Amino acid sequence: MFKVLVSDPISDLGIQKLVDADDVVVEKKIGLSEEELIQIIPEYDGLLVRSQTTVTDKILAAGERLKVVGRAGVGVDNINLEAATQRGIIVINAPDGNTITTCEHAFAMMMALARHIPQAYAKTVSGVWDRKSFLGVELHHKTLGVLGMGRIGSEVAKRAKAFGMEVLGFDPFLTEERAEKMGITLASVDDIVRNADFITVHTPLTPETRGIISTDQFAVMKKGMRIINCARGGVIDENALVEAVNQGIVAGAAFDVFEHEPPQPDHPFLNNPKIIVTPHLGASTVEAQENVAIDVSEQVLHILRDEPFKNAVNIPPVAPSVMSKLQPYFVLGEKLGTVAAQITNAAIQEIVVNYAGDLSEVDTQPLTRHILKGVLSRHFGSDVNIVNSMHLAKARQVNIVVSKSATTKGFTNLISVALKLENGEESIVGGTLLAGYGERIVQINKFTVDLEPTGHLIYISHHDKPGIIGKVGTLLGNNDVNIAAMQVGRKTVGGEAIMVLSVDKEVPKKVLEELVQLPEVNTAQEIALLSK
Ligand SMILES: NC(=O)c1ccc[n+]([C@@H]2O[C@H](COP(=O)([O-])OP(=O)(O)OC[C@H]3O[C@@H](n4cnc5c(N)ncnc54)[C@H](O)[C@@H]3O)[C@@H](O)[C@H]2O)c1
Ligand SMILES: O=C(O)[C@H](O)COP(=O)(O)O
Repeated sequence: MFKVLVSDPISDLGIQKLVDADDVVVEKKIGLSEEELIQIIPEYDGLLVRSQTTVTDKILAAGERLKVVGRAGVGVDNINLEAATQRGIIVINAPDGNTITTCEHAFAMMMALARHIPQAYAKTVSGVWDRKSFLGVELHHKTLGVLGMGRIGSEVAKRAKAFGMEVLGFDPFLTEERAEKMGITLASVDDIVRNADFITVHTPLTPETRGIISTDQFAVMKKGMRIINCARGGVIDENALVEAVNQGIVAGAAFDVFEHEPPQPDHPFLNNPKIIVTPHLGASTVEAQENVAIDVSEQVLHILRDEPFKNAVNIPPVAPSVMSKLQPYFVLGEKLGTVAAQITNAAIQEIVVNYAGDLSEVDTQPLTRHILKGVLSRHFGSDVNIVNSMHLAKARQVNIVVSKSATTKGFTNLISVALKLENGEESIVGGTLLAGYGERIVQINKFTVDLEPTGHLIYISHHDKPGIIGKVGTLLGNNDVNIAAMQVGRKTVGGEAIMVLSVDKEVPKKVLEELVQLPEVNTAQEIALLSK
């Protein structure tokens, strides 16, 4: 049974699928401190958060069973991604569900600014009928600058066009062609700050976007411009903004987000009549909360059940078309890695993966992560997974080399995993997926084999001598170990050879020791394969 902790207010309707799952127990505990979370997190396999819970390294370290942190929303700046990756914890978000809601909030803020709605409301309800102080401006024919033309920025731009605004957009990924299609003008940050009547920011907070609008930008703005931040506190420098408002450069500012949330009661935004604020409400609509909770619950279920999932933020995204090509090879890749690691005892210095045939034309990085997981699982056990396998290998100075080649040795696809060892030797395992027959190991070190990697395997290296097969068979038989299949490989008559036996049950250690006592046998090892 999996246990999932919900530590922020997340829509009950949205997480219903998780609650209804037979193999999951969901517990809601809102508003816990870091210490409280550290105390209880060891019980849980999954953690669901919004932005209130700061998921620190200490919490992740205490989460002995933690497999996934699900963010019901977009921003993952409250989650220590680096620490999650190191610990092999998958972090997923719900990137699409908050788009329209936040776009509409930004637009509402822009209109509220243009017509002084919060200030006029406050005065009216206080009993003062003041029609003179709140002369507004129209959006029509004004220039809106949008910094960050991703999901939300693009929706804002679309609506601004419908209001008759001219839109200037900046985003490192915005092309002239896309801008033209949207009916907006591709501009630089400098163009925007000099020409816009309204500016709205829709970028994440990164070292590059922190303070993208600051003193220097305010200095060249049109006097009387208005500015909106419904993205992340810090994208617009808060102190520089207050200064620009006081200097009359900025006629009004609307902020949904703050550098530190919640802001202190003496925060300069909170007593400035030209600055309107909301408490990070961009995503707070019934529809958005349901959408993000549904999205994230579905992916958490997949991850807990070891099924394919999407929206991981600490694994590079993969196009569905590429994923569907790679998916069938994941288990084979992991098995090749684990076999290569188990047929040697020497320390691994380099892992060389070669893809040939069908696999040479696709981005194989996700498959490489599975192979690395297989290699490292010998020493890391369940501590290694596809999130941290690359990181763990690099952290141990194991060099990873991936190559593609046209030579397939007659197979339609071929994966070769070569471990370069400290003693100068190599441990090589090659495998293929045969249409209609499934997984096959076709090479072990310099020997060609044809082996189905299932069940229990025994790997024996020996000298090729008449009678050795009989001796091994008799020894195993005497110990009640039944042989299901056997493969032998040799390069020369009487030379070095290998034997790989598929047996029906786990082989006791003492039987392996007896095998090594046979004069022809050099090594005898059981190879543990994956359960599926
Ligand atoms: N207020 C809220 O409640 C709320 C709700 C949802 C999202 N957000 C925030 O809004 C922001 C945007 O969300 P989104 O879903 O549109 O994300 P998105 O990833 O679709 O778009 C962000 C865009 O910013 C661009 N960008 C990155 N660096 C840039 C730079 N230096 N200059 C210009 N553009 C840059 C990216 O290229 C990307 O296109 C995020 O920070 C998100 O956390 C806030
Ligand atoms: O990044 C987001 O999705 C928004 O900032 C919303 O945050 P919230 O889920 O805490 O409202």
